[in-house]
Amino acid sequence: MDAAYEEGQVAQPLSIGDRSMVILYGSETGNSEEIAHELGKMAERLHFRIVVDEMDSFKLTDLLRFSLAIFVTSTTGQGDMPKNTTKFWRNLRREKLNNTNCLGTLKFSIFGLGDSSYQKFNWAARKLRVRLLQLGASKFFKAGEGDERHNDGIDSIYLPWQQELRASLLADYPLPDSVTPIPDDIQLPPRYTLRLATSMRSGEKNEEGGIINVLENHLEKSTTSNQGLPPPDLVSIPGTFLATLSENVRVTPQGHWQDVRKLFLEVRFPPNLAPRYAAGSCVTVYPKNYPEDVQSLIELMGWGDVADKPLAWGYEPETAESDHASDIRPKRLYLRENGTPTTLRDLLTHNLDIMSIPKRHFIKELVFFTQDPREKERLKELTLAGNEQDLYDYTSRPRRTIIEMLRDFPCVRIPFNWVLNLIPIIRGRDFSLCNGGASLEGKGGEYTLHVEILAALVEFQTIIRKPREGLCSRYLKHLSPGTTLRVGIKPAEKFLSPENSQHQHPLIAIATGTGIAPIHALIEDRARFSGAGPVLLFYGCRSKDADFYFSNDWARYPNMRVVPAFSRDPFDPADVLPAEPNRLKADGGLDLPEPAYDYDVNKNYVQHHIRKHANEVGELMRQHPIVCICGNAGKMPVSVRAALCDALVVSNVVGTSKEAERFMADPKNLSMWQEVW
Ligand SMILES: Cc1cc2nc3c(=O)[nH]c(=O)nc-3n(C[C@H](O)[C@H](O)[C@H](O)COP(=O)(O)O)c2cc1C
Repeated sequence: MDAAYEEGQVAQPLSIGDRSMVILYGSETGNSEEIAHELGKMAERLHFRIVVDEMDSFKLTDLLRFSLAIFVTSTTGQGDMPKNTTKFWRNLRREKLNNTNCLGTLKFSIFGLGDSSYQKFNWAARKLRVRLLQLGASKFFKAGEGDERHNDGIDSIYLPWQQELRASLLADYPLPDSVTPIPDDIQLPPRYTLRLATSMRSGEKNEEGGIINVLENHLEKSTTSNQGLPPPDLVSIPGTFLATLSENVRVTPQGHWQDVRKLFLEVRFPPNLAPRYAAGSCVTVYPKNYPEDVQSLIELMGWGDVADKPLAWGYEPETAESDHASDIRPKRLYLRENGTPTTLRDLLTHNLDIMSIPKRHFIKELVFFTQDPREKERLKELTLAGNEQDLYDYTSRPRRTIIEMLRDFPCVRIPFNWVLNLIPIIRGRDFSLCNGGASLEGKGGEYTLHVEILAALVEFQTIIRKPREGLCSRYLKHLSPGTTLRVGIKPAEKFLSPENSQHQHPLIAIATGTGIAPIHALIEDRARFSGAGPVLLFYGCRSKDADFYFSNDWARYPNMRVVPAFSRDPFDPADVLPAEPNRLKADGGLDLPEPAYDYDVNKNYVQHHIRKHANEVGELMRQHPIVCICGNAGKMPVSVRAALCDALVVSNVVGTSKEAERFMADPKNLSMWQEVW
């Protein structure tokens, strides 16, 4: 440890001249946000005054107040920017900024998160980088591009990139002789703090405008009425709507390994607000934790005497000049409705993802909350550079939860007022609508949208004996009809809307598993219009009798052909599939086989059927089709795209594989929509 710092101390970074850094992120599921905060901690240790924020909460003009900026963004959709960058990105692209050199003094770097199974790998980060350079900004450190398909995921690129960035910051922005970086074993101050609103008496208003006796009534209700299920009370989530669950049915047979549910929701919209939705729209469901898990954490951490007391919010400002004074709580920390005061138990039930897999940042912080030297040592070991495999084996591989990890380290005691800094916020989970748009009913200016979703409840068998369930899966599994929820509705790609002439184009749809949901919605939507183009659907699932969803529906659509691939059913000898990728023959053996072919060999997958029906695919490809690929991420979309390229060559739409790839990438030839997870 550095002589300037003492163990057990919380060290404030020093204020050194204009040594400042803003780290802005764009994130859909939290990965970029996590990395942005990690970079923030690294820079704070080098005594940078830092602001970490999502792009949309940050004013473009404020960028120039910082000596350095780092952008961290994932790519979503089909090469798109994440939703929480929309405003920032729109501002940045304003035409009047062209040729102004308005970011001439900005020095930036950028780290992108992406998945190379998508055609537009890391496009958001690339687009952002190009635009920043166009506006005169200059790079102070090379860009990094993380790839989820890599063996150690994003970390395999991110960790070495972060190490190099740190070294370059120290070299190019040296600290004064008397100042040393804050070592990793010294704790930094918390970003958010909580305190008990102890001065309030019953009936008195607290800072949030709530009243204490409301809380007492609520507590009584939620402890008596729930039979172990998450409480029915709602938190106030901006931009969401009230919905009533009308049915929750299992659609896979009892003996099948996976419990897949169809949920029917009636979503109510306020007067005169017609929802924007179409096939490809998603419903966002906000899961809650179970009372027994919440109680177990409260007991484990010794929070019993504070858990049900109303809280007040306090924070340590990050910078004296920060105009982010409203940032006293993490983004997306939604509070209870009707001004009811919030307790720690509420936060643990509605907000904090205590069942998530512990991230590196969480484990690093735990070191400061145990006095046991062996625990400290083990925690440090888990996050040591070079020990990524050990960390993965302990956390992600067995899908260990935060609660389980805390049980493994019994001396850890997290002070309750630190929880917002350690435990991630629960994010809503998106489910594609599986029904088409004829389901909107309007009465007296009020709309009710009838929404159906197909949810595969995830359960993992790992080396930990107890089966693991996803947070949302567990929540949905026991959700009973009549329950009121708050849900979000996310709009879809414009070209999927049958309101425009796109429905006349053919549809080549490739889906696996529950990836069929948005395709079913699209087919139902298109069928409402006369002159809808033909549909060729390749559908991959395990078995005809277990997970061939909507199999009874397809006969309703006359202009449609369904080609199923049942990967676990006995193979029909009549169904001879091409053994070799066609592209090898078509190209005279010039192209090497894709690595994905290893996984295809001797299987009955959608990509084999695409090759088998190459001529039909080619015929539709000549008519500017919509091509949809929905289902499992990873090798499926790569193999499917390769098979579509082969079909283009075999059916003489193009001459070579290279031309086929160019054909597929050109929106003049087709509209591509991919949704994989
Ligand atoms: C629906 C969806 C669409 C995606 N589209 C792309 C894409 O077009 N290009 C890409 O490189 N990665 C794509 N990805 C991968 C994400 O960028 C990657 O999972 C990233 O780690 C997510 O980070 P976030 O949690 O910060 O959003 C997509 C992921 C999802 C779930």
